[in-house]
Amino acid sequence: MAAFKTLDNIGCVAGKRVLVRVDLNVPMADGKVSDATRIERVAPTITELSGKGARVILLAHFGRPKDGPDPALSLAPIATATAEVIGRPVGFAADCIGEKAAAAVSAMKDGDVLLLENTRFYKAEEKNDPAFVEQLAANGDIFVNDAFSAAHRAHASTEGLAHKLPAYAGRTMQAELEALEKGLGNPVKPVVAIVGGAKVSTKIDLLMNLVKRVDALVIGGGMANTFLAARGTDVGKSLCEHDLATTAKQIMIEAAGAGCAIILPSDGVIAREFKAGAANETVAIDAVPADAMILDVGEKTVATINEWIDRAATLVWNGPLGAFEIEPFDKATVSAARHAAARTKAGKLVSVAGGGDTVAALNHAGVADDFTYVSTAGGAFLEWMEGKELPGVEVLKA
Ligand SMILES: Nc1ncnc2c1ncn2[C@@H]1O[C@H](COP(=O)(O)OP(=O)(O)OP(=O)(O)O)[C@@H](O)[C@H]1O
Ligand SMILES: O=C(O)[C@H](O)COP(=O)(O)O
Repeated sequence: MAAFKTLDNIGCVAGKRVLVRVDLNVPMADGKVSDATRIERVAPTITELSGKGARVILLAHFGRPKDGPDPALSLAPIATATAEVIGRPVGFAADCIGEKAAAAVSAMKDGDVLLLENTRFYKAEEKNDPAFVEQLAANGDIFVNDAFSAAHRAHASTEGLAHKLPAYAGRTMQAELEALEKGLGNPVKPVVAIVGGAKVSTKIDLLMNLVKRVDALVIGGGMANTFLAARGTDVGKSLCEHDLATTAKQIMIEAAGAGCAIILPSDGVIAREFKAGAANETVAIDAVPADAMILDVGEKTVATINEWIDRAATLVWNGPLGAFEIEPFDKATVSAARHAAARTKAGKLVSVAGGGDTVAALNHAGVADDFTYVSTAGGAFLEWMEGKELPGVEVLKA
């Protein structure tokens, strides 16, 4: 792995304006942060820089705004949550460039922390527009990237700024790269991957590559329904991207060719409503009623998954096995997570997990600390798994 400039190389930051790219794309429920892990991960970089007298200006995105500013995707509530985590005030500016940002930055004192509004309120962010990079850079003297989980995006605040200002990896970026290299650079075989969650369309291409690298791929969550449907199983009203059936079939063909076992659910927990405590039952996967949704994998499937975990030397996990936020549809995720954690604690498994919701699920199961490494990255984690170069990381290479 190439060497990176880190905070150890940054020199004196007292009085300097340090633009710190963080990933505050955290899960929210009822307008409040429901899992603060990503904030906790960037807290050491913020407090270290602030403690050294830097004026710490946080840049972040939230969600995927479609047409400019969207009040529902404002970072304002996350400034409050960040202040709670770091134990000191965090100011907020209602824009990431222009007069509002400049005024808030010029009012900062040494050691202050300020969060700027969602960078994705400008399309120029995602286009890595040089003029937008200039506008962001106008508020800083130094750039620190502590957002590994957004490093797969070649955006202005994740890549462009590193060309414009002296650039360093933050403590979390540094830790993440070191741990992933150790855990995944050269994994001990057999390698088993568990991929679940809802985002079928964003993960399906990644699965195509994963099947070439792992010995077994467990597919759970909403994602499994697309594979089941492609195989001809009726998944009723379950979350399912029927238009991706051909891709799912292709992945299964690729897996067979690469000698990768694909493990799909053999039973599912079904309900008619997507809400906590909804009436539910476990049925064989080929007996899902037309008006029901599969919201979790069933007990037989969990037993199979746990057997695969027993066979694995390395486990890579992204995405929950069911709608874990809603009880009782958290059971499979909790069971498999605890099983993997126990194997890890016994020294029999290297377990690496990544993904915002995955981290929330492992925390919910109470085992996040027992995994070998838990990355807060979703897409970046999987792209790393594919061996792809991440633009936000490449640009930091010394
Ligand atoms: N069977 C299912 N039906 C509907 N939703 C499901 C099902 N299984 C899982 N989910 C949902 O998938 C979501 C998590 O998927 P996601 O792909 O976002 O996970 P992740 O990759 O860990 O997170 P992130 O993409 O934020 O890094 C959860 O909200 C969960 O409720
Ligand atoms: O949640 C994530 O994985 C990161 O914040 C990146 O978000 P994105 O997939 O919307 O770029």
